[in-house]
Amino acid sequence: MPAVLSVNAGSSSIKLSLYDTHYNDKSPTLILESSISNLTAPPAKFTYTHTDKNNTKHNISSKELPNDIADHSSAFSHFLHHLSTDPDLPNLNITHTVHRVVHGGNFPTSQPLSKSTIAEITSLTDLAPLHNSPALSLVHSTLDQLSESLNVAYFDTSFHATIPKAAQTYALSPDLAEKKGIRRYGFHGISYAYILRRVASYLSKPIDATSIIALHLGSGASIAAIKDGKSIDTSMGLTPLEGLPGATRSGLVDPSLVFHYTSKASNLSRESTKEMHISKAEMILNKEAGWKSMTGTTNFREVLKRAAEGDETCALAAEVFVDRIVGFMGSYWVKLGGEVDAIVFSGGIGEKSDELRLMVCEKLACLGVRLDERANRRAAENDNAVVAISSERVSDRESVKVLVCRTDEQHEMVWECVKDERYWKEVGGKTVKDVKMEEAK
Ligand SMILES: Nc1ncnc2c1ncn2[C@@H]1O[C@H](COP(=O)(O)OP(=O)(O)O)[C@@H](O)[C@H]1O
Ligand SMILES: CC(=O)OP(=O)(O)O
Ligand SMILES: [Mg+2]
Repeated sequence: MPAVLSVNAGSSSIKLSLYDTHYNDKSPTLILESSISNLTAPPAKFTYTHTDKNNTKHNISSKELPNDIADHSSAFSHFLHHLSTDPDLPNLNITHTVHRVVHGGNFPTSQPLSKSTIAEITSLTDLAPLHNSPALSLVHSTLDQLSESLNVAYFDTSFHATIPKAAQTYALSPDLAEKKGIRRYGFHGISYAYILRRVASYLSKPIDATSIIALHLGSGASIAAIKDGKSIDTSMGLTPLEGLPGATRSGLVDPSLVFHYTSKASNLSRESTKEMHISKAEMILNKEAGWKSMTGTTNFREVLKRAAEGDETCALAAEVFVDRIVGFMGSYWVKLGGEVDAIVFSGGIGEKSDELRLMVCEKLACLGVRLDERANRRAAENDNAVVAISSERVSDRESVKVLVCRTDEQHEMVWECVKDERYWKEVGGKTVKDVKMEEAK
């Protein structure tokens, strides 16, 4: 069976989806989903679930992995072994593997992976220290272990190429910034593309007439202002550190803070490798900050639970998150001139935490935001990709729609791949796959 494998390397997890599909397929069929989480805090957790033609899940397995599976590449090998010995999937032929690569620099669209594109992505590793290196390790594993497959990289950054110059630019020397590629790139773009597509369809509007403020709130959290289908600003910048705090990330701080926090700020961190050079300061702000550093846990559900039980530090961590979120909401509301079709929550926290959505929306009442508290509490029970949680009955002013969208980066990459003639057609007797496989060797 020909299939496309979609690989999403997060900072501490891998999410994988396998689709039965072909060129120009209008509805790729999901065959299975798998995930390996907790990679940075072993034991890692492995899930593997088949999906049938009616979209019903079965053969669900979930287990803890041995402690020696503590990096992306060993976790991926574990998945591939499971897949190759799956009795329900004999004669599987993975024709394409699509990879989420967080930092794509100036790449405007997806790229087939060859020696030169891999080298270019490797050169961006320092700008996404938690992400590009793990993603590249999976690219190399795929080249080794799925050697017949065409590898294509999809970038979080591409969606944000439309951000106007002023919002892209830091107030620094333009010559130096240009030379070193220092500008605001923005991330979570694959997720925002999926959210935009689903929300436009839900609202029955063309994508290029849909304007939303979308919140992707997971271990890494960001917000995007999307005007008429195009990103006009987002909270992450040169790297995924800027903007909102996250599980282990500080988010926006005064740039000189690190020199007061530690005298060793500019030293190279012990985690630096041949491929990645990360300073002590970057390590602290990326890996030893966020709610893990405030509360001891990376799990935001636990932060909220302890806050409800009276833990003041957890309550403060949640309030800091809400404070930064509403700051961006106000800014983006103005940037969109108040023309907002919907506010959309997504990502692990945005999709699953009705408490967080309520805390944020209470602070947005001045914008006309009113939640339907029952719909908000029950959103997770609904299987639809988009669920409305705003009140329909607002008498005093026009209400703003508030939606929850179950984002799916793996699906978005496959959706883009099957439409892209470059990856399926022959030119001069060779497919791009033949050419790239020769080059990648
Ligand atoms: N019910 C919940 N309430 C609050 N937070 C939750 C809940 N379920 C999951 N989360 C949070 O979602 C995060 C994972 O989000 P996700 O978008 O899947 O992460 P990643 O950034 O790793 O892709 C976890 O760190 C956890 O804190
Ligand atoms: C860009 C980013 O932070 O991604 P994730 O949320 O998957 O860690
Ligand atoms: Mg993610």
